[in-house]
Amino acid sequence: MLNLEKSAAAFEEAKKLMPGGVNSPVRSYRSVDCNPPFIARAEGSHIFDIDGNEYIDYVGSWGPMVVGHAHPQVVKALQEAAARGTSYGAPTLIESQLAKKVMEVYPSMEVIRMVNSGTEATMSALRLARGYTGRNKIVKFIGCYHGHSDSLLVKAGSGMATFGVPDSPGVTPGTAQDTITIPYNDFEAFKAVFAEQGAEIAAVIVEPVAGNMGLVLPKPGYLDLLRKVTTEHGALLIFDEVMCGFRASLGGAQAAYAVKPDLTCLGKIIGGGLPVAAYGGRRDIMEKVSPAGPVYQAGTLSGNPLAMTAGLETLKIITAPPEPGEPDYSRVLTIRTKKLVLGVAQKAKEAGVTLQVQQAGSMFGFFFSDKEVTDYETSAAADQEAFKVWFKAMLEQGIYLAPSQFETLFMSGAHTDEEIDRTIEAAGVALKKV
Ligand SMILES: Cc1ncc(COP(=O)(O)O)c(CN[C@@H](CN)CCC(=O)O)c1O
Repeated sequence: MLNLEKSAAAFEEAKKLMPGGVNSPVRSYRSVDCNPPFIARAEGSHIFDIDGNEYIDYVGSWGPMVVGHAHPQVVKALQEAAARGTSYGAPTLIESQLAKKVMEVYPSMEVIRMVNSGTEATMSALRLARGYTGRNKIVKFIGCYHGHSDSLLVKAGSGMATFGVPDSPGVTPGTAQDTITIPYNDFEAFKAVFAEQGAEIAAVIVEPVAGNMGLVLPKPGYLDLLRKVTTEHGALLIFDEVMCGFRASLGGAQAAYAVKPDLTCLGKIIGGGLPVAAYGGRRDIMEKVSPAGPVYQAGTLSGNPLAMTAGLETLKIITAPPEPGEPDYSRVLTIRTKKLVLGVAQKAKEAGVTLQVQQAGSMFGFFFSDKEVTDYETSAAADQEAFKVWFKAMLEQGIYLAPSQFETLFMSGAHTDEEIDRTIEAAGVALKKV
């Protein structure tokens, strides 16, 4: 039994200070009926709680920590940057350096604006799409999560799916009426919406590899359909790659599936663990953004030099050319992830447990379901009680997973083969309890 006494006491204190004791709902462990470990520090692929427990971490702060925690190169650059001051509210060279680095990997982002969170990135991209097209309606997919801006808190995934509140109080009917929601991977529903309302639709926003209803991949041809139909109707296609960016492949889902969106939203990894996100895309669209154009968007700490530093150092690491004949960083992560998911699938077979494993590059997930999971409905039908048993049994063995089946897990460059083997063995023990 894990000793979580100090965390339990800290959680009681925190609940007096912050809603549910946390600053983001999914961290509360409410859906798995146990107290969350309070974290003291993290290093590489390991995270340590205030009771002295050590875990192999596959949450990675929900995606950003692709090179592992406290990477020496990132830490050193941050220490030097902090000594030069933490924020100026003025243009800096490093903003252009990070922009160029991102564009090397995302050539569809001809112009880019840095912001502080994925929510800001998607909210701003939608405002821009509406300003550019002069239209009001947007299409999002049930179970996709794009942050907590009002237009997008409609049938959303992640914590909203976890807590069964797909629509949030406080979002006005006037706002919600402009958000059309349809099932992910449903070709006919998508074509029908555009046949009926295409002239009114400013944009379609999609997680091209969906990570907030658990990990759900686009069906073959699906992203091509979104691209074709939006182009035909003059609507913009926005890829929310906040999570799958740099993970579905180094160039994200748009590279993996060779579909070019009009706008892309990035986050998580481009901040390397500090608050950075971005939106960008076609120059003719982005030049509508203030002060170049009339669509207003701003931010006191946007392009913050420390956050830019963490992002730039992280991207330098994952884009560094490999040794001759060696796979690149992204490929190594994909190979390690494949080893992990295949090992867990084998353990499930031995335990006689029906388990679906999903992988997209260095992101992965599991469903306790005998149906193929292709959308929110089939994801929600998976056995959540089995998930709880699995989650707790893995945590007991020092394997730190996301406390919800509506989340995705992440490999980092710091995870070793030995740790992956240990994780597979722990899965074997946990699956026997399901
Ligand atoms: C595809 C996608 N788009 C946008 C967002 C929102 O990003 P943030 O505002 O949390 O930086 C997210 C945020 N992801 C969640 C995890 N599913 C963040 C964790 C949390 O909410 O605490 C996302 O996955």
